[in-house]
Formats: sequence, C-alpha cells, structure tokens
Amino acid sequence: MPIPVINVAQMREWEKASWEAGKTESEVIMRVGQLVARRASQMVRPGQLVLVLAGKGNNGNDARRAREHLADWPVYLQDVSNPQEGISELHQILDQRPALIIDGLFGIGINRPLDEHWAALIQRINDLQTKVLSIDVPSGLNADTGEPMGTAIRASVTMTLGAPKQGLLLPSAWPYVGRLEVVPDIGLAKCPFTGETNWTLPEDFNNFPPERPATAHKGNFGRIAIIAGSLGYHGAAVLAARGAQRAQPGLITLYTNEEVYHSIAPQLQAVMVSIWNSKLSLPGDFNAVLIGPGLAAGDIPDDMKMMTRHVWRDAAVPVVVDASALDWLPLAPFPKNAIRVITPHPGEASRILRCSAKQVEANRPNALREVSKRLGNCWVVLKGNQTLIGRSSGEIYVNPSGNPYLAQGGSGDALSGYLAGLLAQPTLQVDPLKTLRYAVWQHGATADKLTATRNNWIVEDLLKELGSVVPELQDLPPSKPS
Ligand SMILES: NC(=O)C1=CN([C@@H]2O[C@H](COP(=O)(O)OP(=O)(O)OC[C@H]3O[C@@H](n4cnc5c(N)ncnc54)[C@H](OP(=O)(O)O)[C@@H]3O)[C@@H](O)[C@H]2O)[C@@H](O)CC1
Ligand SMILES: Nc1ncnc2c1ncn2[C@@H]1O[C@H](COP(=O)(O)OP(=O)(O)O)[C@@H](O)[C@H]1O
Ligand SMILES: [K+]
Repeated sequence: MPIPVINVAQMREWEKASWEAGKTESEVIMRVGQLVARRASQMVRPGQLVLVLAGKGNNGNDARRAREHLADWPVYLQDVSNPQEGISELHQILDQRPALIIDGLFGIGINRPLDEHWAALIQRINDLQTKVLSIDVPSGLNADTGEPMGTAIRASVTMTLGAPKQGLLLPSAWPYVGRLEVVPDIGLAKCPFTGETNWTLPEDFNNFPPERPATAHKGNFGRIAIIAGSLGYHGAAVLAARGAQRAQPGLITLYTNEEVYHSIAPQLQAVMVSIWNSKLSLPGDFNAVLIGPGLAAGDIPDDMKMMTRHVWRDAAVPVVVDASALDWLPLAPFPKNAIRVITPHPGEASRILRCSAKQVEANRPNALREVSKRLGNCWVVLKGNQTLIGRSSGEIYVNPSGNPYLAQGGSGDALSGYLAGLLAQPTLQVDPLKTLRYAVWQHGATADKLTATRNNWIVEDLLKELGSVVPELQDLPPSKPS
C-alpha cells in the first residue's frame, strides 16, 4: 500500500474524514504516544534522563501521552505553552543534559513565525547537541515549505505521523528533520489521497524476492555481464562484482581493462573475469549488462564507449549504467519495454542536465523526471539522502533507509552491482520498479543495520551483509546504541 507524500491541508482533511468515520482523536493520540515512547526507548539506555517538551496543541498531547509509556526512565515532562513561563526550571533540566529530548512543541499547527522567546529556547536546545526525537515535525519547521518559521528544532529523528509531509522531503528541511521515519498506522481512517510521490515501507517487500523453487538451477537466475574497472579504479569493479554476487544471479562475468585485470582477477572467485576487447559482442547470452563502476581513467577506449551506446540503444535485456559511463549515453530511444536504469548521484545528474548539483537538489523529483526524459524514459535512481526512484512520469518512490555513513567511496558501486544482479534474474524483471526499490531499500537497510552495531564499518562490511535485512522484521529501524 503506497504511502503518498501529502501537504498539511490534506493531513487536516484526512484527520477530519477520520473523525467523521467514527475514529476518535483521543484514541489516535494514545496510539501516537505509545509509538513515540517505543521509538524513544530505542534511543536511550535504561536510567538515562529523558526530557519531554509538550506544547499547547495536539503535538503536545502526543508528547504527554508518550511520557506515560516511559515508566522505566527518569523523565521530566515540561509543558511549554509560553516560553517565558517556567523557563528557569526548564533551563535547569537542560543543564543536566538529558540523553534524549522528545519534541512535542509544535507540529503541523504552527501558523506564524516564532517570536524571539521561542527562538531563544529552540536555540538553547539545538546548542545542547543532544539526541532529539521530534513528533510529526521538528518544532518550528513549516511542513509544507520545508523552511523554519524563524527557527526550528534540529532533530536526530523525526517520526512523522500518517504520511510524510511534503516539506520534510525538501533538502532545506533535512538539517532539521534528521532521519525521517513515517508511522503509517496511527489509527486514522484509510488515507483518502493518492499521489505521484510515495514513501517506501519495509512491508512493501514482504516475501520479496520470491522463494526459489526446489527444482531451480543456476540457468533460472540469469547471467550478468559487468563492464568495470580501469587503472586507478580497479576496486570499484571488485565492489560492483561483489554487490552483484549478493543478489545471487546465476552467473557473473566481469569484463575489465587489461591494465587492471591482474589486480582484479585474484580477488574474485565465483565471478568470471575477462579482459575486455572491442570484439566482444554484448549483450550476447547475458540477461543483463552493468556498465560504469571504475571506468574513470582518462584512456578508456572509444570502442568501450561505443559499445555502451550500442547496448543502451539496442539490447533487449536490462542495461544498468552508473558513474563515468553516464557521460557516454546517447540521447536516443531504446527498444520499447526494454529496461534501462541509471544510478546517478546529484553531481552526475547535474552533468546530464547541464546544470549545477545545487539546482538538482533544489527540486529532486523534477531533476529525476528531466534526466529520465532526456534519456528515453529510463528508470532513474537519484541517490543521496532519501534516494528517489522513478521515471519521466508515473510514481516516484522515496527510499527511507540508509544513513550518512553510506557516504563512503565505493558504496555506490556496491549498489549498482547489487541492483543489476537482481535485474538479471528473469523473475525480477517483471516489475522493475519494485526490484529497484527493493535494491535501494536493502542497501540502505543493511547500512542501518551495520550502523546500529558498530561505528567503523566500511564498504567491504556492507558487501558482506548486503541483502540480509528481513523486511518482515523491520517494524522499527535499527538504532545506534546510545
Ligand atoms: N493530523 C492528525 O491526524 C493528527 C495530528 N496529531 C498531532 O497534532 C498535531 C497538530 O496539532 P495542533 O493542530 O493542535 O497543532 P500544534 O502543532 O500542536 O500546535 C498548534 C498550537 O501552537 C500555537 N501556535 C502556532 N504557531 C505559533 C507560534 N508561532 N507561536 C506560538 N504559538 C503558536 C497555536 O496556538 P494559537 O496561539 O495560534 O492559538 C496552537 O495552540 C500534529 O502535528 C500531530 O502531532 C495527532 O495527535 C492526532 C492526529
Ligand atoms: N546522507 C546519506 N544518507 C543516505 N544515503 C546516503 C547518504 N549519502 C550517500 N548515501 C548513499 O551512498 C551511496 C553513494 O553512492 P555514490 O555517490 O555513487 O558513491 P561512490 O561512487 O563513491 O560509490 C548511494 O547509494 C547514496 O544514496
Ligand atoms: K514536534
């Protein structure tokens, strides 16, 4: 069930429709309180001090309810309807540096810029640099525009209720929102809206990929060709090949440039490694082709670039293009119904669009659509925080998993290999959008799992674990130990 990205007016309508359908506000607030408390308890160790800040609206009521479910922690509940009243008491609590602040000051009901007293209080909280769990919206942030109304809380985690509000997805909001989590079921009626932009939930992947039949053999799971690696960049080829291995296709062949063959081949066992030559005819018998990781050397043969254009234009099988090879793509159509995927980060997308990365980031869904349009309506995975997946029209999905520790050279190579390794499998070609969403989600969820257990993981660790997160067990995301 897709969760649409909505605006504040739609949230209000949904709320109204729910009360008309017989749901009650108090039941919803009770449920939100429980869910907030459950998430909060993941963020602190037993015995650590928790400060609950409750404003005068329903955001504050959510916070007050959460407090009731935190019996095992020392908790201060501070009602703040006027930041000039009881402020010295609040400052004393802040002086004790609570391990977690639950922010229930303002939600979607903020209706004017915060005055200087609110600004001072929020500044004090932000200066503490302690963990903050914001309920629904980081207090002070306009959930439609993604801009602070004067000032806003900088949350570690924002638990938004029902559906993501559009402003929380804008890069201007990211420093305030922190990690965005969506709690879809807070007891409201069915969401009356559908939208072009949707949020991915782990449960979207229950029983996906489907189990393999007992009679299966490797011929059933596709053969993938990976064209990757050049002098100075041989590791990217190894990482992409290992990423593809974690997708478990039938056979993987890596074609690489001669200069790096001997650095790459000994690192890979189950993967076949060959030297690329211009006589190689692709796609041949392959069920998918990945081109790009580590092809950044200055002397990539022109034949390889021509082969990329030819495979993109003509092959019937899925073609995934990443990194440097994105610059070689033709602005030409490809066969109808053929699967074409590109996986740019904002810098790469900006090169395709001949604009700046800043312009891409200013309107990521629009940049995704434009890139896809330019490249014949291919699928685009626009990477970064809240990776987007979609095409020139139709649904765009926002990926919820992953964290800034993925910002390590090579994690993108692991992703493109993994994603292409999945797409090589005939059963996973039927619904390419789902397969792409799954790959991106799994890559991010694996990073989250690693981050929850250790501080120093590297891309090689990611590759060991890639694909191991079970969607059915992802009720709450794993959390870094406090
Ligand atoms: N949507 C749903 O289905 C559900 C939503 N729920 C929750 O309710 C939240 C929305 O609650 P809400 O409508 O009571 O508004 P909220 O954000 O708590 O604050 C508004 C208060 O702030 C005040 N105020 C505003 N601006 C101000 C300013 N600049 N400076 C000072 N004051 C200002 C304004 O007072 P005013 O002075 O304007 O009279 C008002 O009293 C939502 O985010 C979610 O957490 C769930 O519990 C149930 C299901
Ligand atoms: N702040 C972040 N939050 C979540 N994911 C991130 C963040 N920064 C980077 N990533 C992810 O890390 C990967 C980096 O890929 P890329 O930029 O291509 O790196 P490389 O080319 O070095 O492998 C992408 O999957 C991207 O979505
Ligand atoms: K809040």
